[in-house]
Amino acid sequence: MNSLLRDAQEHGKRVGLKSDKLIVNGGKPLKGTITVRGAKNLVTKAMVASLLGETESLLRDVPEISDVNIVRGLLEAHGVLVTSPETGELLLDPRNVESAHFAEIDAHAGSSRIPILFCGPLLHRLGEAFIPDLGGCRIGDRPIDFHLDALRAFGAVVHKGYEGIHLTAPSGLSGANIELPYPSVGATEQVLLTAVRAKGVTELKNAAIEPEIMDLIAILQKMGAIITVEPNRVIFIEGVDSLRGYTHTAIFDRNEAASWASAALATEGDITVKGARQQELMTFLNIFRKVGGAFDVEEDGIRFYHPGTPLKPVVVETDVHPGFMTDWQQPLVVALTKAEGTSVVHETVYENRFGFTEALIEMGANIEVHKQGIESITRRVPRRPLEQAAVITGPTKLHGADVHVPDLRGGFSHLIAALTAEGRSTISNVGIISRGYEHFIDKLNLLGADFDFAS
Ligand SMILES: CC(=O)N[C@H]1[C@@H](OP(=O)(O)OP(=O)(O)OC[C@H]2O[C@@H](n3ccc(=O)[nH]c3=O)[C@H](O)[C@@H]2O)O[C@H](CO)[C@@H](O)[C@@H]1O
Ligand SMILES: C=C(OP(=O)(O)O)C(=O)O
Repeated sequence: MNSLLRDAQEHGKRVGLKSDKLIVNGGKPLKGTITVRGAKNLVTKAMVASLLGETESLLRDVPEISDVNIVRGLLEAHGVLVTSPETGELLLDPRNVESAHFAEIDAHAGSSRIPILFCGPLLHRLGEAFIPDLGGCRIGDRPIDFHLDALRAFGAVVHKGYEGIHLTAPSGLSGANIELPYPSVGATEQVLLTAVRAKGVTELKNAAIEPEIMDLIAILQKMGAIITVEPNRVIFIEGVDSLRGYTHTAIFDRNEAASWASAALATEGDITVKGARQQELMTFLNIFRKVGGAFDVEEDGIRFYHPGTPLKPVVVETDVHPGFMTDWQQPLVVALTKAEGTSVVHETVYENRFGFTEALIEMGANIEVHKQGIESITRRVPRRPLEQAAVITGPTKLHGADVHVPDLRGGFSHLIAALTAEGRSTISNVGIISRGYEHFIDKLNLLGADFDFAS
């Protein structure tokens, strides 16, 4: 069995999926109401932040996704006591944190990118940290050079061995002046989680400012940290001697909300996403409207629907916040196959994020991927050497096919494509979707999708 398939099955098993393959009968619009809970891209980091506290932390609105289970396993391997007082809550007690055996950490190797964020908190508490092989979506190289350079700037010593990376801090960690070569989300979080307990002041330039990072800063402030967010992507962190636990309700998952919005559009449906908020989705909502989608912002969610008029093509450049998030483009591309004319999606964040389009092409979509990107005179985001572009010409009718999920967002787009297609599709490797979409099987059922597990 190849490692991708093994990973997908592991993810699915962690959240109790019956099998790793779905049979989908397309053609029915998705209609109904679903709820999104806390963001995968905040909850997993908030769990790591609990390691910094001297008392227990309570996190609310935690989704049942496999990435949460992976981080829970890693925290438990380090002696954190994790319980769930109520559904959707995690109580994290870090009072007996200890070094885990490498074998326990390695059991989580290749499953998620979060282990890299354990470094700062563990170096503060224990003077050492191990990083196993990292996982996460395979959408390019995903180097960790910014993380390691930042940790070295704080005074960490990095030892690279065949089992992974071992870090020590022989003289403790001290505040540093750091400028990121690119506003990386993970590297910004690395600096925050390390600087809050480092001696002295840290200045971080070219920081990422995604809403999930602002929510992490709010958590750290509740714990006793002093963090100032300045204009122009500058963050100052004044190190403190100790931090306490926090009580926090996680920010909603805007990536999941945007995915269901695109599902409504592509299937000519009508989905109300409870828990979705306008403010964190403004950039997405503008593009959704330009494509011809309709939405109503409600008190406790957003209703996304196809208004019955033809969809229009758009040009989109993915970017760091407040730009159009790279995790939003895959489900949107499915909707763009229904638009009348030629759309272009410039992927500027990752170097290989159009792998999912192969399956859409097999289903009849007219998509051309330009591996070196394409020049465009009307762009907003500066051109990056790693970028690619997809040119989508529609409208096309998709037909059923046998497809294999390559990654989280690509997998969700395959599901939507199969739901819009004429006939029957088989989608294998669906376990990966449980990394970031809570109860997606139940939600599809609620929305009236016609599908079943294959044996
Ligand atoms: C768990 C999580 O929160 N994942 C999100 C996070 O990923 P993640 O934090 O891994 O993404 P980054 O923002 O770090 O990556 C952005 C770019 O920086 C590059 N880079 C990053 C670190 C480094 O040390 N060296 C380097 O070159 C990456 O290869 C990529 O080209 O932000 C991405 C961008 O919004 C989202 O798509 C992911 O959903
Ligand atoms: C790329 C993603 O996540 P990760 O960084 O966890 O692989 C994603 O959520 O689309």
